[in-house]
Amino acid sequence: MKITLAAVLSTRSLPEAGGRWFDDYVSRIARYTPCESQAFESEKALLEWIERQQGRTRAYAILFDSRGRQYSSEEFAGQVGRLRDEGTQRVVFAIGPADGWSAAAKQRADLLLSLGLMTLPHQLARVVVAEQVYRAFTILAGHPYHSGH
Ligand SMILES: C[S@@+](CC[C@H](N)C(=O)[O-])C[C@H]1O[C@@H](n2cnc3c(N)ncnc32)[C@H](O)[C@@H]1O
Repeated sequence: MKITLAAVLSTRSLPEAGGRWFDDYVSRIARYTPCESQAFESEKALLEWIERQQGRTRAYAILFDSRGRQYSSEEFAGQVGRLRDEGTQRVVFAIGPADGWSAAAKQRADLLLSLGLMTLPHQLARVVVAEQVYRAFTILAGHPYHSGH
């Protein structure tokens, strides 16, 4: 299962888009499964790219939205584990545009997921998503990184 941590943000914002923390979690996730980060200038470019990722299975798109479903880290890990065990080839975790997702993007999402009811800046949301994906793999592996508190 290949993981893509995607974000809709201008390339001008890239240098501060999570920085060292984000890069560190991408490397940590890659110990468990192939992981890459991708930035898109527009939501349209992201959605078109997702459609081009069709392989044996359709790319599974998890779009982050403060009004989406809320999972505990264990529930999130369970979802990631199910996708892995079902043989899903690519899972895309995407942070959206500054003015939120369009109706078309919400329609395409396989899952709209909230990190909490408060709105985070996209740089911070990106780091939190990367950390939670890493945490999910440690939970699935029984690694002591996650104590549950
Ligand atoms: C700065 S936020 C945009 C917020 C948007 N203006 C609004 O009020 O909904 C940029 C992106 O960060 C992500 N984001 C921010 N806070 C979030 C949260 N609490 N849960 C999930 N995603 C969040 C979303 O993907 C959002 O599209």
